[in-house]
Amino acid sequence: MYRIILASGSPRRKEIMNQMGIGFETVPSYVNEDIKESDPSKLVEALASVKAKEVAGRFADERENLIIIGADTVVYHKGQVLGKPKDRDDAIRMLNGLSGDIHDVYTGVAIIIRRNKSDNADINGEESIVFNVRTRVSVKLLSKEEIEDYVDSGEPYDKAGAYAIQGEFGIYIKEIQGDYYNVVGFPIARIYEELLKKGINIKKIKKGIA
Ligand SMILES: Cc1cn([C@H]2C[C@H](O)[C@@H](COP(=O)(O)OP(=O)(O)OP(=O)(O)O)O2)c(=O)[nH]c1=O
Repeated sequence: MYRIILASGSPRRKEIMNQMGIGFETVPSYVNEDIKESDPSKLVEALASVKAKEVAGRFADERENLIIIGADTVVYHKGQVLGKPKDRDDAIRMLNGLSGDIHDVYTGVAIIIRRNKSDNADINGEESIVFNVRTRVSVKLLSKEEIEDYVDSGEPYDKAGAYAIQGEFGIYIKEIQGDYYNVVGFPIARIYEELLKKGINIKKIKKGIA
């Protein structure tokens, strides 16, 4: 019997969980995403971990078994980590860089599994799983007009790398290698697999509590 807490305010992550028919609750984390780390895989794992831990702390007195999931996504191109654009110019700069080239999207995931004593005295305690998934994305060569029109759609602002593959930017994607959902910010197939290895089938968790 587990209750899943998605430690995220991202509408995309919520949508992916819903789409897969998994029952969960969302509790957005309010952590400062300012970690100095140039390796994108380490960065997203560190950020996902602080998000999951911060939310887990708010459930310290909870008596039910919990699965708390945090995630973080960045775009990595030519040695540069791209987060969310600060403003219009920043979005244009990011998209100019990604135009006509291949980049990587990294999503880090941190899952805290908290088993309650009352459920099974032998396995109570806390366990965590942390990993990252990379998807390679190829973007077509974009004209100045295509970039400016796209930025003016407003879509880039809350997205790592200033684009949404699931949105209007989809028309400019030539190819991807890897998990599509990882680009959208939530590598659900790997999350499912990792929890299965721990004996938990999240597909069976339907309405918050299974
Ligand atoms: C590359 C790409 C990113 N994104 C989004 C996914 C993430 O929501 C966002 C990266 O920001 P994140 O900091 O990973 O997440 P967030 O701030 O939106 O939510 P939270 O920290 O509460 O979980 O970029 C897309 O939606 N589509 C894309 O194609």
